[in-house]
Amino acid sequence: MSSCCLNMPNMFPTLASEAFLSSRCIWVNGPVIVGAGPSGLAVGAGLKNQGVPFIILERANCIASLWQNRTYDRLKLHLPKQFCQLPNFPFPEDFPEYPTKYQFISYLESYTKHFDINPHFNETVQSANYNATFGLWRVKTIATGGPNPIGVEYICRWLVVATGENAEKVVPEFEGLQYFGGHVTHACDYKSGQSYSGERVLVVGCGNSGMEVSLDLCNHNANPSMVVRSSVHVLPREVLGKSTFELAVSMMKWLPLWLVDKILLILAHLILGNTEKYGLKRPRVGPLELKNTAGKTPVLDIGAFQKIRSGEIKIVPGIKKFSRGRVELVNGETLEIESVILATGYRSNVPSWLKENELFSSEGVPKNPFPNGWKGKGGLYAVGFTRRGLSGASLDAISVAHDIAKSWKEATKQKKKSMAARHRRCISHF
Ligand SMILES: Cc1cc2nc3c(=O)[nH]c(=O)nc-3n(C[C@H](O)[C@H](O)[C@H](O)COP(=O)(O)OP(=O)(O)OC[C@H]3O[C@@H](n4cnc5c(N)ncnc54)[C@H](O)[C@@H]3O)c2cc1C
Ligand SMILES: NC(=O)C1=CN([C@@H]2O[C@H](COP(=O)(O)OP(=O)(O)OC[C@H]3O[C@@H](n4cnc5c(N)ncnc54)[C@H](OP(=O)(O)O)[C@@H]3O)[C@@H](O)[C@H]2O)C=CC1
Ligand SMILES: O=C(O)C(=O)Cc1c[nH]c2ccccc12
Repeated sequence: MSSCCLNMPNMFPTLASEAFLSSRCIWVNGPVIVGAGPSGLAVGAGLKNQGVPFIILERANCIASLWQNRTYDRLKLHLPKQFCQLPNFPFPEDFPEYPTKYQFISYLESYTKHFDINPHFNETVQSANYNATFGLWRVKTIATGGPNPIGVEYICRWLVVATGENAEKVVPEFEGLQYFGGHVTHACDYKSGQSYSGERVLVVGCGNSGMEVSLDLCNHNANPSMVVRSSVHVLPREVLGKSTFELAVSMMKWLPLWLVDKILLILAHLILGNTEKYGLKRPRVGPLELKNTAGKTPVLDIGAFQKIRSGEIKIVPGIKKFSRGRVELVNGETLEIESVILATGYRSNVPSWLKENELFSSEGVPKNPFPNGWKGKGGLYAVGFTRRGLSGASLDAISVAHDIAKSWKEATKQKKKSMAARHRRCISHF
């Protein structure tokens, strides 16, 4: 048993004014992990291997909700499979180089089963506060799985934040959008271009989502115009049959980052030509440096660029304002459109619930860069915020599970010792 119900009214007095429906307070003899995505599951697996009890709290009704609920049907991993598997459990041998999202989800389900991980689903963490006097975390949730929502409170010594870099969609405000009248959706709710067939669609944003949604729209006979308001690095997914990402990782072992970036840009130029000719201005900073410093992922092209070259995907500049059935662009051009897809990215939600400002920045990501951002003070940990995708999450998970196991074993040994001493004192009284 990892947890038990407790009555601790005086330890963390709840203010009468706090509108919290707390009906249960649960002591967890181990860490609380927030999020059952790849990061949370990988930490859970590492803890299981070392015999440490834990609980995982997940707001959705399933594991890997980003992958199951917030991605489009034809999505495939864009990094080769060896960079996407989690620790201690390889992908099945028959997986292709770039697994489909369904293959990846089925792998994560097998992973969860293999390590016997049982997250608490439909439980959203509302707040987490550290009490320095007791050295304990107080984690408040709302559980919505039953007939009525209930508040639950967990008390623990270790807290693992695994809610991801993509926890919430970014929805910018645009002048006049309320008068547009057509269908407006975020890329996280886009499933397929089928329902857009024959429509003129404005895709806002040119990251991997904007590019892949535009390509999918083309493949379903829709007419996408993609907004590129600043700049973007487009790289071929492969160079002479070898993954560009893998090539970059190999080169990084021997060469400085600036040189790897230069080589990547030369290769991109040889394979794709001059992307700027088509309205895709390149940033001044190289692709890997930009990923490291600003978190902006280069586009790994899976065919959208060819559609841009052929004119099937039209590139347009920034948006000035919307009006009924139209959008006006910053260059003065007006487009008639039926729908808008906002491929405007994601953000962390950590600042909305974690009451802490040493490990995490106000943007909800660790202040210290990789590889020093996974551990905070007072038993706080961060997993999956390295801007290095699934391979970064796996490295974090290994460090975190190892560190918690060490600390949990020490704490457990000490507790056993003090209980034995108390037992001896009791016996000596008789
Ligand atoms: C479309 C898309 C494609 C991608 N493709 C790749 C790829 O090919 N390769 C790669 O390496 N990376 C890729 N990534 C990056 C992606 O971030 C990782 O693949 C991976 O999902 C990160 O795992 P995570 O567990 O850190 O975060 P997530 O997968 O986002 O999981 C976090 C979990 O926390 C839960 N949660 C959030 N807030 C709360 C709360 N308050 N209380 C309880 N639960 C909460 C969420 O519901 C979610 O289930 C992609 C990202 C996107 C958006
Ligand atoms: N196959 C795969 O594996 C896929 C992976 N992904 C991953 O998911 C993550 C998120 O990617 P993505 O969803 O593309 O988000 P990104 O953050 O990478 O891109 C957001 C885009 O929206 C633009 N944007 C934001 N606000 C505005 C605005 N007000 N007006 C115009 N443009 C705007 C940004 O432009 P600007 O740069 O000017 O701010 C940028 O082009 C990435 O890590 C990506 O690699 C995504 C899709 C597929
Ligand atoms: O898919 C993503 O968003 C990732 O974070 C994976 C990733 C990590 N480092 C990169 C460098 C170039 C392209 C993708 C990635």
